[in-house]
Amino acid sequence: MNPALYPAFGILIVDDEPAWLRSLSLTLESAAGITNTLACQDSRNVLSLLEREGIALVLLDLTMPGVSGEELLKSISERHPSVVCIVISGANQLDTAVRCMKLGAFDYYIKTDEEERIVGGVLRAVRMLEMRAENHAVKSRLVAGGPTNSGAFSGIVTRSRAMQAVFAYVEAVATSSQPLLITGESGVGKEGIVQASHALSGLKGLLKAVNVAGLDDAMFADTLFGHVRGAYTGADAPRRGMIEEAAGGTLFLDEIGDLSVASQVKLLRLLQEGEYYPLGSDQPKRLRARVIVASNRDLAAEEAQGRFRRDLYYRLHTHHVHIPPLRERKEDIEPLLHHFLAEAAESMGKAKPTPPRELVPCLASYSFPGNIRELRGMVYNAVSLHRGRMLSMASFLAAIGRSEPCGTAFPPLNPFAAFERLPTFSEVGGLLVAEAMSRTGGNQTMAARLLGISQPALSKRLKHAAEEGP
Ligand SMILES: Nc1ncnc2c1ncn2[C@@H]1O[C@H](COP(=O)(O)OP(=O)(O)OP(=O)(O)O)[C@@H](O)[C@H]1O
Repeated sequence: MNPALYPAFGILIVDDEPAWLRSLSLTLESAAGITNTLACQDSRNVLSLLEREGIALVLLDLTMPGVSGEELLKSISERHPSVVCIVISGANQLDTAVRCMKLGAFDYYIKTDEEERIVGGVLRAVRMLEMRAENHAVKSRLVAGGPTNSGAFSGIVTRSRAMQAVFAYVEAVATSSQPLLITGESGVGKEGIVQASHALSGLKGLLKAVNVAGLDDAMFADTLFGHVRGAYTGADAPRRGMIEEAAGGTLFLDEIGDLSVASQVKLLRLLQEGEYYPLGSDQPKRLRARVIVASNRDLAAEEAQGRFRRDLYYRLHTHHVHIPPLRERKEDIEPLLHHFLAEAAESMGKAKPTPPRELVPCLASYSFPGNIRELRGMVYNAVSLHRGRMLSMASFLAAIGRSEPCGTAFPPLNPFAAFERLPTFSEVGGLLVAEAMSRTGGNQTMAARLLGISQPALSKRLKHAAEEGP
C-alpha cells in the first residue's frame, strides 16, 4: 500500500464522459481527501481492471456505450462479490434505481445531486470497507495468537496472554483511518500502546500528544485548531494547532473522559467531517492525522450518566482496546520487577539487586490500584534505599501496608498442636497447594515458588488432585 494514497484500496470511477471523471475525482480529493482513484472511460475494461488493481469500490455510470452499467453491476456481483458498487447516474428514474439496488448496488445517486450527498455516500462505503478489512485482520491475528510485528511492542514488558491479544488487535487496526480508543485504569501502560500503534501505522508524521484534562473549551479549541493572528485579544501571532502539527502522523488525546461537553461536540464534528476551522479563520483545514484517544475512566458509565455524549462515545468505540489492570495479569509482576530493578539500578549507577524469594508472591497478594506506575515507584524507592546485594523487603511491605512478609510468616505455635486427629501429608499438601494458588491468583509459577517446589512438581500435584476429584 502507498501510505500517501487514501483509502488503502482503489476506487474505480467508470464513466464515458471524461469531464465527469475528472470533476468527480477532484471533488473526492478536495472534499474528502480521497486520492486512491482510478478513472475508466471504457466500460469494457472494468472486469479486467478488477482482476488486477486491488479495487474494492466502483462508482458506476449507467448509460455507457460498450457494456452498460446494469450489465456491469450484474457481472461484478457475480464475479467479484466483495467489490462494492455505487451507481452515479444521469437518470432520475425510480424503477432504474430499484433495479440497481436489486442487482446489488450499495447506493444510487443522480449526477445532479448535491456534491455533499455523493461524497457522503462514497465516504460511508469507504468506512464500511475499511471496517470489513479491519475485522478480517483482527480475526486472523487473533487466530494466529499474537501480533506478527512484535518489535513494535518490545518496550512493553509482559507475559500475559491478554496483553498479546491487545497487541494483535492494535496491530490489526493500526493502519485504519478510524480513531482508536484505549481504556484502562491509571498506570496500566496506555502510552506504550499509543507509541506502538503509531509505529505500526507506517505514518511518517509525528506523534503529538495533548492531555485534554483541565483544558477549558476555548483552550481545547485553540490547542487543537490553532488560530490566525488577531483571532482574539492577545492573539498577536498565528498559532498552528496540534492537528496541523500531527499532520501525516498521529494525534493522541489523553484523558478524553475529562473533556467538557462543549469540547466533546467539537471533537465529534472534527471526526465526522474530517475538517476544522482555526480560530478566526473561515478557511477550513483537513484533519490529516490519525486520532488516538485514551481514558482511565469507564466511558460506558460516563455515557450512561450523561457526562459523555452518546454520539461521540459510539464514534470513538469503532476501534476499542482495553488494557487489563496489573491485578488481572499477575504473571507480569515478576518480569516487570526485574525490568524496573535493572532500569532503576542503571539510572542510579548501582548494581542490579537480587530480590528476595518471597517478594514476588508478596506483591502478587496486593491489588495495585496504581498499577504498573505504582510498582515502578516501589521498585525505584527500594533501589534508592538499597545497600548491599539482596534487596530489602521493608520498603515494599510498607508500600503495600503489610507488617511482615506474606507467605513466609509462621504462627509462633505449631498450628497442628490443637488438632485431635493429625491430617495426613496428602491432606495438608492439598490444602497448602489450594492456599498458594489462591494467594497468587492461580499463577502456578508463583505458587510453586511460595511452596518451595518446582512448577512441574506443582502442576503434577494439581493434575493428580483434579483426577481424584473433591
Ligand atoms: N508493560 C510495561 N512495561 C514496561 N513499562 C511499563 C509497562 N506498562 C507501563 N509501564 C510504565 O509504567 C508507567 C505508567 O504507564 P503509562 O503512563 O503508560 O500509564 P497510563 O495507562 O497512560 O496512565 P494514565 O491513565 O494515568 O495516564 C510508565 O512509566 C510506563 O513506562
